[in-house]
Amino acid sequence: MGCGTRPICPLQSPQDVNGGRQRGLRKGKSNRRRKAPLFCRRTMVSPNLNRALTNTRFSDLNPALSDPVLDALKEGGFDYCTPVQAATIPLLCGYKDVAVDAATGSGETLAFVVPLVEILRRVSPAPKPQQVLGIIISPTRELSSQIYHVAKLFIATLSKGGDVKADVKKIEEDGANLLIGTPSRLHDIMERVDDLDFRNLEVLILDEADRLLDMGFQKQLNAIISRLPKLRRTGLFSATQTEAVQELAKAGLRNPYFECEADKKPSELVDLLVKNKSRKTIIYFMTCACVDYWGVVLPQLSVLKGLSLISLHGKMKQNAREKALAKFTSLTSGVLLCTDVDARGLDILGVDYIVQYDPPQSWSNCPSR
Ligand SMILES: Nc1ncnc2c1ncn2[C@@H]1O[C@H](COP(=O)(O)OP(=O)(O)OP(=O)(O)O)[C@@H](O)[C@H]1O
Repeated sequence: MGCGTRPICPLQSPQDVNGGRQRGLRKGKSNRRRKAPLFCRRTMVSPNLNRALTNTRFSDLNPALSDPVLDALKEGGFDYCTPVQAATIPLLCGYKDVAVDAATGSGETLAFVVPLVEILRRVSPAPKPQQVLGIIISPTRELSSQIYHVAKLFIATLSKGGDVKADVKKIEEDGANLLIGTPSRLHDIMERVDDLDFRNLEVLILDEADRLLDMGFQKQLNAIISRLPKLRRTGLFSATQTEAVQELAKAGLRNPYFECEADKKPSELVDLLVKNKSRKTIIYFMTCACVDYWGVVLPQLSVLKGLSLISLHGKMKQNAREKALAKFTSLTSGVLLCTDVDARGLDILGVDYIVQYDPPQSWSNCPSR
């Protein structure tokens, strides 16, 4: 939404890219001592920050970008990635969350627009009009307009916003798969348009997160984030790393690890389930015996009364497995206890949390989402 104009054009010099500052992906908690990790979700890396453009072409990126996206990039005059783009695009396309130290001018807009467009293109079946799959939140209307103009290179059907009444009317009539705007406008729209469906949201982008907070949008951001599914990708871009940004990162990004002493794992798991009774959770265990054990123990806990618990593992008969999976899929909240079925890659709609109670038995069984 928005209606500013800032044509996208190729960079002229290194200064144009970094605006005199270095920027890159912020390191996460990777140096923290890990005790007994329950979750494994976010990846952070540091790109090479020395040059304006890397020698990585958009067509070299892995996972590969689709031809229409590459064509649009070429048409816009974009061949080589900036460091931020080279580091961020593969991560977001590969189902990872990112937190990016991003000063003005390093090409962050394409760094999140390209993966967002890629991800939206892959959604199958095609989304219904009211299904919102992507949200980009930026601090000002002007910035939202700039992002709109970049995104327009890739999405011909993207339409501009106007005043809030007109936006609401248009969204009610036509729907919206991607929303770009300020926190206030987005929050307003979420409140006013009842039909919008955020359950399948794939990507949330928080652009200029430090400014979002400086400008006092914390409350609206929290309200927006609380309505979005947990199982999504989040990109958080910020020029400075304040404590408030770290807090937002904690709330907005999926925690890579939850640490606890090994002997506290069972009680922490129960605690997590108690706190998230209304959510849909998959918990992966190492062995069928573990699944059976927890499948007997959890239903006996009065604090979990009413929670639907479903077990699924390789020693169950095929028919029983299919029934278990179908039942969990149909639930709006509940817990699936399972082993490495489908290489921990079960793709079930509406899942809020994936808990890796035990680590996967091989690296290839580490789920991408
Ligand atoms: N890979 C690239 N190759 C050539 N030019 C690029 C590339 N990526 C971005 N640019 C250009 O660099 C300029 C800055 O990019 P962009 O606006 O994405 O940066 P930004 O970090 O979002 O800046 P701002 O915070 O001001 O919006 C734009 O003119 C854009 O067209």
